Amino acid sequence: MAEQHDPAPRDPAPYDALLLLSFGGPEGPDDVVPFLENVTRGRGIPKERLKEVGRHYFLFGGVSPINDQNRALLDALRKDFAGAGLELPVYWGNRNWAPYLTDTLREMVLDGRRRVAVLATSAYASYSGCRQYRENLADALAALEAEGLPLPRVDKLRHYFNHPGFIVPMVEGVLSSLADLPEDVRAGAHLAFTTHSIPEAAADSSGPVAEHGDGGAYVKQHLDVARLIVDAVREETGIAHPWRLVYQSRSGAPHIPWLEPDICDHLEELHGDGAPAAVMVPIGFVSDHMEVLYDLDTEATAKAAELGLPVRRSATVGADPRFAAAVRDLLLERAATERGKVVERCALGSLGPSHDLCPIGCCPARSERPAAAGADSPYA
Ligand SMILES: CC1=C(CCC(=O)O)c2cc3nc(cc4[nH]c(cc5[nH]c(cc1n2)c(C)c5CCC(=O)O)c(CCC(=O)O)c4C)C(CCC(=O)O)=C3C
Ligand SMILES: [Fe+2]
Repeated sequence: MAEQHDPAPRDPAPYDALLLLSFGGPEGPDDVVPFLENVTRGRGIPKERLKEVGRHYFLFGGVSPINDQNRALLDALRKDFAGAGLELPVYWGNRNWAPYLTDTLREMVLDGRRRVAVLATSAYASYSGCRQYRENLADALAALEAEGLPLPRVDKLRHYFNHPGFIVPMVEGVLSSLADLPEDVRAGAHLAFTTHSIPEAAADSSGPVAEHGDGGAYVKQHLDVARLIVDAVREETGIAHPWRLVYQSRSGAPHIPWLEPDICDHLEELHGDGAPAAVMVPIGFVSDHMEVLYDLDTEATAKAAELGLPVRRSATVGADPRFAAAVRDLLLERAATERGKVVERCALGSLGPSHDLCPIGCCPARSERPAAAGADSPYA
């Protein structure tokens, strides 16, 4: 699919590597507490919430599925690149668990890589989904600098929430979840699009303020994705399913407002309103990691069972080959742009392709810290 939109030659220059940058997760029971400490350092998360989230991981043997999912995505990317005749090494580093970003970036520099394209496993704007990853890149560069190593230039590939390689596999997932519902409730099923709740203040200031103004980019981008999926499903089935964007995985102190409603409250409301069934569509996530496995497949699914509401949860893109091809498309697009070429930028929906370089003030942090790969980067 991506190929049709990619008029650029298969030339990755100036890039000499791709870095898959992800969240990381524990790989056994002993990792859980130190992992949670890494994630929440300085973030003001209540102790009770941490205990609760720790319990989610222990329910699954202390293993987050996210690392294996990233290994599968790495394989898919390497296969895709090889199939397209694109010779570019692919590395993997995480924010919160091994392989740590700083270690990977050091390895890359020692391998001679100097110009790195970065794909974050987060498709949307927001502090947590974008700037925080850029802060981690700056921290990693600072660490290498302190070691006297040459610094690579790192460019973060643009947000891909509206790239067909992200949307089309999710449309397919929704269609198969609908098909999996009992026939008598299928046509009336609601689509509950879910994403990570974030503080309202973070949502309001997400994305380039000049472009999005009040409300911010985070919610707008998700609404656009939901509409694209609803429209594509209608085209396929002839049914305009009722839908709503809802939230999950709320954290933080209770007195601070976060995006609502929560998926569980939403299911209750749907049931109260007489909805016959629902499909939960986790558009906010790139793979079936712990938020999907616990908050949707465990907690929300139990809630629906208690209500007697038939539900299904549709697939995330994971290591879908079309997503891997989309990453290649984004990389070649950015490479051509860096070479001074004008290229077609593939994007569906009403928002258009996202920016390459986050402008100053994009997705501001509570306390200012250096962030790489944006207009405010202290690095080249
Ligand atoms: C927007 C967003 C994404 C999507 C973008 C992206 O993918 O990056 C995301 C992804 C993820 N979040 C994850 C795990 C956690 N997130 C936490 C905490 C928080 N997330 C937040 C936001 C997001 N999070 C926020 C605003 C907090 C509050 C603390 C803070 O302001 O920083 C906590 C602490 C405990 C808790 O409070 O829940 C944990 C353990 C995992 C790994 C799952 C696995 O192991 O499989 C993944 C992929
Ligand atoms: Fe999170």
